Amino acid sequence: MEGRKTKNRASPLSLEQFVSLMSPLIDLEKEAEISASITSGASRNLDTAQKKGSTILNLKCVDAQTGLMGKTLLEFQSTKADVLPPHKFGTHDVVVLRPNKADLGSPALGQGVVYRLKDSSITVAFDDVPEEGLNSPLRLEKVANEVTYRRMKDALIQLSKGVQKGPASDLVPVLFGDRLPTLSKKEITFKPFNSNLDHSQKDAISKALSSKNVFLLHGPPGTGKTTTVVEIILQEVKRGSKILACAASNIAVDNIVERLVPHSSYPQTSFRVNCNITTSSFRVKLVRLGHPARLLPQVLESALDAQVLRGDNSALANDIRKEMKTLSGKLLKAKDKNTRREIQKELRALSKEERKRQQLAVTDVIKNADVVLTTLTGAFSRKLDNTLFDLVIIDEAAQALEIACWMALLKGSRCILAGDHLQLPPTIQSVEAENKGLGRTLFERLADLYGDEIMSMLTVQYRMHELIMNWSSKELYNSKIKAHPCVAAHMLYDLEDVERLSSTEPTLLLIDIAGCDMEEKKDEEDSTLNEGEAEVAMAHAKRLVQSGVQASDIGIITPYAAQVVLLKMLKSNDDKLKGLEISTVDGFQGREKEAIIISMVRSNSKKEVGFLSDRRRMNVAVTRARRQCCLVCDTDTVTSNGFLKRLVEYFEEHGEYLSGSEYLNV
Ligand SMILES: Nc1ncnc2c1ncn2[C@@H]1O[C@H](COP(=O)(O)OP(=O)(O)OP(=O)(O)O)[C@@H](O)[C@H]1O
Repeated sequence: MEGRKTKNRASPLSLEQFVSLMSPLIDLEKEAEISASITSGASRNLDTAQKKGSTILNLKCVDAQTGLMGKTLLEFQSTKADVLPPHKFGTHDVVVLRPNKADLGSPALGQGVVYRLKDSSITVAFDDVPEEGLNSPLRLEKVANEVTYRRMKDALIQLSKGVQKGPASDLVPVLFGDRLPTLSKKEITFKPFNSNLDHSQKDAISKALSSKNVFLLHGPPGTGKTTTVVEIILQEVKRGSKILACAASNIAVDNIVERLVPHSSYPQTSFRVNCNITTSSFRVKLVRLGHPARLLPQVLESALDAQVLRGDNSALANDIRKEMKTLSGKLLKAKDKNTRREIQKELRALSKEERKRQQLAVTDVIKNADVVLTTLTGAFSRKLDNTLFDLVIIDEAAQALEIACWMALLKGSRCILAGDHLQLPPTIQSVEAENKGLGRTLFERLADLYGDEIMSMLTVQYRMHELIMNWSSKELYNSKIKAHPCVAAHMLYDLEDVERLSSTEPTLLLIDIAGCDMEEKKDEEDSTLNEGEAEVAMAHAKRLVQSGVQASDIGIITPYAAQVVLLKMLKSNDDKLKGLEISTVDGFQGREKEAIIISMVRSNSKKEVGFLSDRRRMNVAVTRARRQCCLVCDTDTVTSNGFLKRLVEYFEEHGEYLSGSEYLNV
């Protein structure tokens, strides 16, 4: 089937169309990110910037630590209160440090990466310690990460110009529908490293191994997508492939690294032991690229910087640096012009040699690795400029921009994308870029273009009670998902120390606030919230905790940011709820809890449901729950939408029903 044009398919997007569509959309998205940061016109005033959450004023440096591969960790607390003011900083964000009152755009004391965030402090990893100014009041500003946009633009240029000769020259025509994908003719059998794989996982792995250019691993919630990706990597290494394994987020990359470490050739400090994995004499050489502040502590041993430090070239570079230090001392003392010139010449030569050794140290590690793991942006770093891969694997591909995927895909001749296009796509800041298609993922585009020809779906899930799963399976996955017996009937009261009470008994619970006088409202930033509903959701969380459920096993999720703020305020009044997590649905994708409470917020006479009607958002919300899912909503409002009506009816039929005001009065 190779070499033919695609026929009878939805007309594919051509490479030229893709390039001309994406280029302005990347600019729009970059502008949107910059305008959310402090340097934009809208937030030129420092107080406004703090209100917007893009800067934290009045900080003092309370701790400095070295380590973390040469980085310096500085911890900051507020000079005004025990907790930091509300902000929008997240771990891994790029930030700059300035004196508290310094003008906007004045020279920074340093630039770093957020390493740790607590309510009371923020820790930032700097390459160099700021030399002075740390004893005065300080401020941190969040800056737009322009590297990613620059690299996406460069990838687009490479894609449009040079792919005919590059490693991806065979892949590009297939991914743009000019040539059909091919599979190996004979079925590939393999001996699994993980003895517990189910039939759908084995089937998908076999198909992935026989794909010659592209394969989609479709992993609905809790079906072991990453488990399957890890097995594919091991099988491919065994066959001699050199692999680039990526994901959009650092945490998703580390998830893979963590599971590969038991098979790796490094000193194994700490990792999650999985007793189903056969650790034979087979060893994988892996390297994780990325800023150490962005990596999980348990994967640091496999980080590039750690391996470079262990290498011979690094030791040589170290010796050279010592020699340079001695020479610099001599230079300071030397009076004679000729001697000084000689020393300077020698220093220049040594500095060149030192840089060469450093680069060689990096190249050696990458050249010897079977698997290089990094984020999609990291895949386009100069360190990988001359490295080609037999296979590029992208996990969470349905949450990555297509152009971001290309930063990795341009390095290889074959690819496997793992994800679920029926969960939420990547978050786009620019509404215009979103409407024009920036968020359409490669995974979704290929699923539409080739469908089952190149795709395999995992069909056994290991998270949810089957009542929680059945709704999602029927609505989104053609009723193909089955619950594994180890979870199919698990109950909240099966957990240690949890009593069997009316609060812990139901698997599905619908608390209806219709007719309870709990109308939605808007906050200053036009996000929607519902005070009555928040109280009901919190009351259920409290009741679960009283029944013995750990607060950290419960999550309250809601589509609206303002409702998150309100719920967090209610939670802060109660010490027993300390571990309870509250998040937007989007922020909870990829996570799970024993009990999930969904606050749907919308309650209005016009019966408007806004973005609740996005099937993917409710799919993510419901499928975060392992043993109990509680839906709090105004059924009068939400049932105006057909999809949500079926959700409510499903809960009514298979779960317990309670009215909101009744619930508050129990
Ligand atoms: N074949 C299996 N047998 C037993 N448990 C399994 C199997 N496959 C996966 N699991 C378990 O299911 C859980 C989810 O697996 P994994 O993290 O690989 O799933 P995922 O699909 O990547 O998750 P998500 O839904 O968050 O994307 C893990 O606890 C894993 O150990």
